[in-house]
Amino acid sequence: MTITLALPSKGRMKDDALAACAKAGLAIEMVGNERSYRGRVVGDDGIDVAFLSASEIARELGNGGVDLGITGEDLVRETIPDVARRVAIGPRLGFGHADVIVAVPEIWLDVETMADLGDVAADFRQRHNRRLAIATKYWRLTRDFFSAKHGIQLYRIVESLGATEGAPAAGSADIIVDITSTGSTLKANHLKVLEDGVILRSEACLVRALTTDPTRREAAEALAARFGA
Ligand SMILES: Nc1ncnc2c1ncn2[C@@H]1O[C@H](COP(=O)(O)OP(=O)(O)OP(=O)(O)O)[C@@H](O)[C@H]1O
Ligand SMILES: O=P(O)(O)OC[C@H]1O[C@H](OP(=O)(O)OP(=O)(O)O)[C@H](O)[C@@H]1O
Repeated sequence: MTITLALPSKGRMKDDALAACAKAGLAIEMVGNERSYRGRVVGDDGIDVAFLSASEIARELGNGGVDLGITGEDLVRETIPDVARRVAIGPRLGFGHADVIVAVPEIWLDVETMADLGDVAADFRQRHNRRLAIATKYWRLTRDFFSAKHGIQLYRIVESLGATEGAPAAGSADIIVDITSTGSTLKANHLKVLEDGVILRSEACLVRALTTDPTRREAAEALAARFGA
């Protein structure tokens, strides 16, 4: 039996993920040429390495297509329904830090908290004859935060797959839920984070798919332990 470890194939997490593996004592090498998306762990035939995008890693962990993966906690929580039953998240790996936040236009001077935003959402239909529109690619995190955590039901999600911070100025949404690290994109777009508007403080994590197969589970737990799980 082999287990599969998924690592980011590109993007901001790739090099740090390989460094985290090296720190865990795993030397990863490509199988075939540099453009191949398969790898192996030197000296350990029980582990296959699959190079996927960070978001694909989250999806594959959710459907059991890979046993372990390194990816952002935000992608894992957004992509996988009933996440606690499907995967074990952690340890946190100390890179890929980003916060998923609720931001509103700076000129909304009387809106500083989620409670203020709830009041705005409630009044919105009467004032503007439509629901408050939230631009985001984080549908699940937004619904959980607004509806379940803050009891705000009167809103509409507008799917945004890029340049989300531009949506309020462009008129396609009123507010946003997106990721921020330095805050400079928010600032450039005259948006402010609500005081209690941090939905998730995300970073790269080692994530393990939960399985009922005892042999698989033991092998995956042993590998996770090398990362400090
Ligand atoms: N400044 C940032 N902007 C966006 N994501 C960031 C930032 N800093 C860290 N991250 C994290 O990086 C991850 C996304 O990485 P990346 O964009 O490489 O992956 P991806 O979504 O799979 O890529 P793609 O959209 O190109 O398929 C997320 O977990 C996110 O939290
Ligand atoms: O708080 P900041 O440091 O300004 O970073 C936040 C921005 O960075 C990311 O976009 P990026 O340009 O990396 O592209 P992506 O959305 O395709 O990942 C993210 O979507 C934000 O727009």
